[in-house]
Amino acid sequence: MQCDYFSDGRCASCTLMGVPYQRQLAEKQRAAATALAAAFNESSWLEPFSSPPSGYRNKAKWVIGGRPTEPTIGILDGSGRVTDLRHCGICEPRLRESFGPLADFVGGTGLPPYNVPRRTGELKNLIITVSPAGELMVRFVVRARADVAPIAERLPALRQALPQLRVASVNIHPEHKAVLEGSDEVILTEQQTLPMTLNGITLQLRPQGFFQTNSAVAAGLYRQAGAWADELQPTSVLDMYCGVGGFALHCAPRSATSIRGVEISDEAVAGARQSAGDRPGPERFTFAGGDAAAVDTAADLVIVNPPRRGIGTELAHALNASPAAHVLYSSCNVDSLAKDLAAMPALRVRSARLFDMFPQTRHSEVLVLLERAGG
Ligand SMILES: C[S@@+](CC[C@H](N)C(=O)[O-])C[C@H]1O[C@@H](n2cnc3c(N)ncnc32)[C@H](O)[C@@H]1O
Repeated sequence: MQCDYFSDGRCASCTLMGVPYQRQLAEKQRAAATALAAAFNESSWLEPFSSPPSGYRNKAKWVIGGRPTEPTIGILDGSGRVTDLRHCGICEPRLRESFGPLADFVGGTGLPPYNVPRRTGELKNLIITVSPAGELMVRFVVRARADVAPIAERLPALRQALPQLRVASVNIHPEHKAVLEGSDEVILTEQQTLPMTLNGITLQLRPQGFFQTNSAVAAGLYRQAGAWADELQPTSVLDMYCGVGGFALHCAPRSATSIRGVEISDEAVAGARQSAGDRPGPERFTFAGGDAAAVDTAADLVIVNPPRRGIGTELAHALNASPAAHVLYSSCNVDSLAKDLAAMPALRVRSARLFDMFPQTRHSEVLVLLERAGG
């Protein structure tokens, strides 16, 4: 893949830009195998799951900058100015097509973009997600509640410019902080969720819920987990860090009479509950808000998919001592995965697979099937 933003030095986010895709994949596989060599050997690895090398991202998180009538949307440079990236080639084409109309819309609100070095202005970020069906969720991050009205008033114009718009919201984030968004969200549309259908299963994404960045690879990841669950035939499943329920809803063989999900974000829990309503035997599913570290881990099959920091020693020790016959660990950071596996000596790796969730970067997702030693 070739990228002018990268070649001109305007964006350095895709650190592997220019490296042939098959070499990227082989290097990532080698790096993951090296980082996890102490936990298991080469023979446990399945073929890596590849991605389209470009046009794969379903979500963009842009900073808004520039002048009120001529906004830029992109990333901050070293001096606090925004480099416009509206033609970014790793974004899905239907996501990319929304960037121009959205920049025009932002310009029409009359709200000044937030100036990071000076800490002045109102419009901070634009967070856009495209579903596999091509529908959009658009979130405007602003500094103050007074900024909601100028956006809400122009919703008909936004719908006209983007007929595929399904959910629009405004996130109020008064603090000057590195995190992109605040906790207060005002939904402007009647529809509050973006249906993300993968493998025929619809996951209901709400504005503040997490979703895997690459829909095609997420579908492959969930299919692999579901295939292992079908093989294992658990009677109970526990999905920790469940988000909107992607793993739980794919790992629900008929043998399972109880499928529990736990997640810290209430918005994601609400989405997961809604998604479960459409699955066979919806009464088998329960999703609860809470900290994964504080949950009873008793289940035949436990799934963990934590943020980059991993599950940590406390939960690793609990899983190591739990009655779970199998654990599925999906990780976006092989270093924290290696540390967590070392803290669970009673569980040994049966199979592992790399999923190339983030082409053109060194990042990837690794799914590991663990079984209780001697089980
Ligand atoms: C990598 S995402 C995985 C989400 C989901 N499994 C999926 O496939 O979309 C990690 C999730 O963990 C949640 N989370 C973070 N800390 C948590 C905690 N201490 N307990 C439970 N969930 C947590 C986040 O809100 C996020 O939804």
